[in-house]
Amino acid sequence: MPETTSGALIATSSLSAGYGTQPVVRDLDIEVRPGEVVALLGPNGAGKSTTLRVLAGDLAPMSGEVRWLGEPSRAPLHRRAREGLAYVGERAVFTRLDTADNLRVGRVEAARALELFPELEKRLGTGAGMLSGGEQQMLSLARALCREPRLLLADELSLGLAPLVVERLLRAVREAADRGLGALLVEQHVRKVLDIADRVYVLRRGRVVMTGTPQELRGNLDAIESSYLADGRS
Ligand SMILES: Nc1ncnc2c1ncn2[C@@H]1O[C@H](COP(=O)(O)OP(=O)(O)OP(=O)(O)O)[C@@H](O)[C@H]1O
Repeated sequence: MPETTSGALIATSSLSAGYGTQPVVRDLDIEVRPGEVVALLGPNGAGKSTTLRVLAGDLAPMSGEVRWLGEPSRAPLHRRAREGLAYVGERAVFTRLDTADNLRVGRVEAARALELFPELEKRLGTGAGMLSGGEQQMLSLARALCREPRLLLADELSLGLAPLVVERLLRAVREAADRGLGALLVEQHVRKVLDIADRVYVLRRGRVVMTGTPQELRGNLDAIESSYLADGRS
């Protein structure tokens, strides 16, 4: 598998990005290596989704560089997707198709998806729009993981879901990482994601303000969580 000299699947150096002329993220140096789960935390408006979009190739950098599989890259999302990047946004399912057809369209065998999430078996014939939020996210994650990507970028997988479902989704990501996947997760469930993450970046007002392992950051958990209540832009 091609990787950067540092072993990263994806890495940024001095990356700035945003909309119009103003960067909303600045001077980002972040990376994700095979086999690791990395959490990207921070308050609303801190620039987490923007960061994922640039890494995915969905938004061009304003300055700095994204290295994907060892090479500087400006490839768009569809090309990175062909090369093993999976990007899961909020409720990424086709609501008018049933669960089985969502898998078919994603070119995923139902049997493989059911190995990952047996909960979906009784829902194969159900329209994805009728699934619970948790089932929809199991479906999106199954579509992403069953294609065996090298890198998963997931934006708020667990938004609005019950704690047990959140744990279920995060455990599936952890198990895939134990088999070699690199994952970057934007998560509001700070404590739950720290239970499965290898490393963490905390963004505030578009910059990385804290980084380390979950063990290193545990002492700052209250500060991280209370920063979520503050306006990240002000
Ligand atoms: N398409 C867009 N056009 C213009 N500004 C945008 C766009 N998307 C996001 N922004 C702005 O960029 C800033 C960062 O937003 P972003 O969504 O990256 O933050 P976030 O940390 O993911 O926050 P949230 O948790 O609220 O999604 C915000 O000020 C937001 O209003």
